[in-house]
Amino acid sequence: MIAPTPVIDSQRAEFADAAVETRFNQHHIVRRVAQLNVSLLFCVAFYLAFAATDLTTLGTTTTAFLLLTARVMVALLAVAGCIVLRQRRDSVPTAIAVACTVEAVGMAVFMVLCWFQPDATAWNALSLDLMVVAIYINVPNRLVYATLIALASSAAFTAMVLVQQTLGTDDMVAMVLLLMLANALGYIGARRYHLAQREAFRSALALQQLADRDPLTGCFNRRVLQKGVLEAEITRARRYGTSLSVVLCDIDHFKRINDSHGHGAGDQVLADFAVLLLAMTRDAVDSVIRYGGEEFLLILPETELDGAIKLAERIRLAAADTGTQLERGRHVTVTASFGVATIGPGQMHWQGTAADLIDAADTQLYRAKEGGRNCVRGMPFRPSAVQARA
Ligand SMILES: Nc1nc2c(ncn2[C@@H]2O[C@H](COP(=O)(O)OP(=O)(O)OP(=O)(O)O)[C@@H](O)[C@H]2O)c(=O)[nH]1
Repeated sequence: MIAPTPVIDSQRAEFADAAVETRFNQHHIVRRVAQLNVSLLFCVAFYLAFAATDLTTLGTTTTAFLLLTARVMVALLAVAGCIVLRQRRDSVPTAIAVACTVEAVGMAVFMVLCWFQPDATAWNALSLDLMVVAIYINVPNRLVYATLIALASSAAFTAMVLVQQTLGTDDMVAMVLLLMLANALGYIGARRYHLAQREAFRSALALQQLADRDPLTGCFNRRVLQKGVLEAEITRARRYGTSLSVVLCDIDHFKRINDSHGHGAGDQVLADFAVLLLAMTRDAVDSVIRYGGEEFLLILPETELDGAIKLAERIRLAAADTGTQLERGRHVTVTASFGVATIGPGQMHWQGTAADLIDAADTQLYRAKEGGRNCVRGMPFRPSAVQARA
């Protein structure tokens, strides 16, 4: 079925549907981890380079060395983050956890550094402005977490300056305004970036739908077969020793519908038949492919011959029961014929191809048509079965 356009929650700048958001994050994980690594190494360089300011402010005192130790700890944490990312490079939760941990610990240590250098409050406030923007924009993270960490750091710094009373009222007001500006700019920039990325992903999904789906029925088109969907299922069935069935179904005497009711009515019948197929198969497990004009291929992973035949029977009865309501009160009913072929769980060493399996189902469909139509024929796949019709 053609999936509805995913909704983007504009405040959180994420997809409203968690499953789509996960898919989006997974799609970008390689680039996201690479960017995060660069940001962490930047953080290491930044923290260590600014140790020079501790020494100029505090001299070679014990406090200066303690602060240097704190800076080294943050740098080591960031390096540890890079190592974890190397080990779990495909994990979205790990990337988010690393980003949040380094940001939160880095900002907490920054507060300690500032506490011991009250004379440098103005410079530190300027640094914090830049760091806040970096948290929003330069460190890949969820916008909601980046916002929380940036706001909490800004509030903690403001509270500290109030407690230490290191700035006069004018400077204090300017500092708070600049912090608000940094947060606003960072949030707006990051939100625009997050939204633009998701809009691009949504467009790519829509294009993929257009490329992979048949517009009349919403079923997959044959391009999906060419991309190897059946080969992948055969490989999976062989590896795990499970069954795999394919069903070819063809609407009976479909030409007569076109001839007597018109092509538009024929299209409507096809669309209704496809709705039935999509509704009666397992969502996101089975694949329904429009194989030809009025011919459909069902790929049913982990389905034995009996199960596939039962499903085909259910669809056959439902199709004959339902029919299609046409304009001017006309109603047409169609029947369909089904051919089923199955690779059983004991055929792990079977060497056939996807085309062989489809040919076997086609042979069964041919038997169903020969047997009077409106019926199901099926058998376990044997390589010789393909030749049986010839
Ligand atoms: N309306 C419509 N008709 C289509 C479409 N694609 C194929 N057809 C028609 O489907 C008909 C298939 O006819 P046949 O191959 O003779 O098969 P049939 O009439 O179903 O006969 P059996 O399969 O032997 O039961 C042809 O008339 C095609 O023009 C489509 O997208 N829309």
